[in-house]
Amino acid sequence: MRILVINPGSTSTKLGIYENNTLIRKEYVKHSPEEEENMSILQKVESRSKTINQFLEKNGYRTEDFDAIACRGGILPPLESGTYQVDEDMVQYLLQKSMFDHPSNYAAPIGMALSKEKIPVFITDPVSVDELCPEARLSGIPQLKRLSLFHALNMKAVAREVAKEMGSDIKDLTFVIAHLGGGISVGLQAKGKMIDVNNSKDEGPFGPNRTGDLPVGDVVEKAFSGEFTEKELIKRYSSKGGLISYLGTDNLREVLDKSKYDNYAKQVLDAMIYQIAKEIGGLCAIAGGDIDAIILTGGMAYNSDFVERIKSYISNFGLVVVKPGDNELLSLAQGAERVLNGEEEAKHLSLEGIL
Ligand SMILES: Nc1ncnc2c1ncn2[C@@H]1O[C@H](COP(=O)(O)OP(=O)(O)O)[C@@H](O)[C@H]1O
Ligand SMILES: CCCC(=O)OP(=O)(O)O
Repeated sequence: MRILVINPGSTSTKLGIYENNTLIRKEYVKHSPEEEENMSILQKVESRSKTINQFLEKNGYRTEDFDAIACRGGILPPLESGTYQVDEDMVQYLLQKSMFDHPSNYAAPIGMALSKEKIPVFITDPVSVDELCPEARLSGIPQLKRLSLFHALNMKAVAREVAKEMGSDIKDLTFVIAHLGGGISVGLQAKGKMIDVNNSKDEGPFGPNRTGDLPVGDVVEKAFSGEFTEKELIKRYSSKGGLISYLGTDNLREVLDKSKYDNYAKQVLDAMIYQIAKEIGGLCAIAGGDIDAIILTGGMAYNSDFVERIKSYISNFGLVVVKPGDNELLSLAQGAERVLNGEEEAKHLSLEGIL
């Protein structure tokens, strides 16, 4: 069984070809923050499509060489964890109705265009998987509900992996999981459900390209200052905030280097680490301190100095397990394979009345 996997993120496009669960080709294409700055959604989809076509051409594959295409799921309406069949309604929703323009929205439309209706296209554990407990749903004002938007695919996959290593089942374990990527998600997974997690679009710690929480009064003031259009302001917090706003780069390696001789860069890095630790600590408190492991994952977890700095704040709370990078490609391939093998039935997302 051969599966093409498409995973666009905010700083990269990750691509893979799996044959019977084994990765046979992989490509990591880095995108600079300026690259997509002035593009419309359709132009961005087209630009990422080109990257994928080049990957296929370079490796000598055509659509008909695959049994399925597995795509990262984007910002859909809140839904349960699982593998979903992509259809035209889903594509239209992601391109026109999604509440937030994020590269994860582009994978399914690209997959559908590539499939030419010859092979099935799936998404697994999209960004909008929602398992929040009732207390976590309130923001502090009835008109604004907290949303579950996080790195569901990787966080759920690493949780399964760590549970297996511990010889246990995720349903019997409590984990605090921090995905430290271009955006940051920190969640509490209890009995297999992510019962609380910061919305990585606009809550929680600041990350390489995102602000996380902001002082709301000042945001309102900025919004009405006439200095920015709505689009500019959204871009400022969602793709131009965090490290990149302070230091002009979303590359952690550059920031780590600079922090060795530049006090300002050191202060910014210290602050990001501090905010990540604070978020993790808050969820440990919610769990009553009863944590089986704190898992650090995502691209930034590759750097051992960075990880050690976080650990220095949190290791008293429990066992810290580091799973650098993400196994999103494998998890997507496995999600599609489970359906093709008949182990699981693909879910269908009804968008009736929403489109
Ligand atoms: N090997 C590494 N060492 C240090 N930082 C890394 C490494 N790989 C990725 N990063 C950093 O991780 C962040 C991106 O994480 P990643 O999970 O790849 O993000 P995304 O999937 O959102 O594009 C960037 O700041 C990048 O510089
Ligand atoms: C919007 C949630 C997913 C997310 O933040 O992904 P990236 O880190 O790839 O931007």
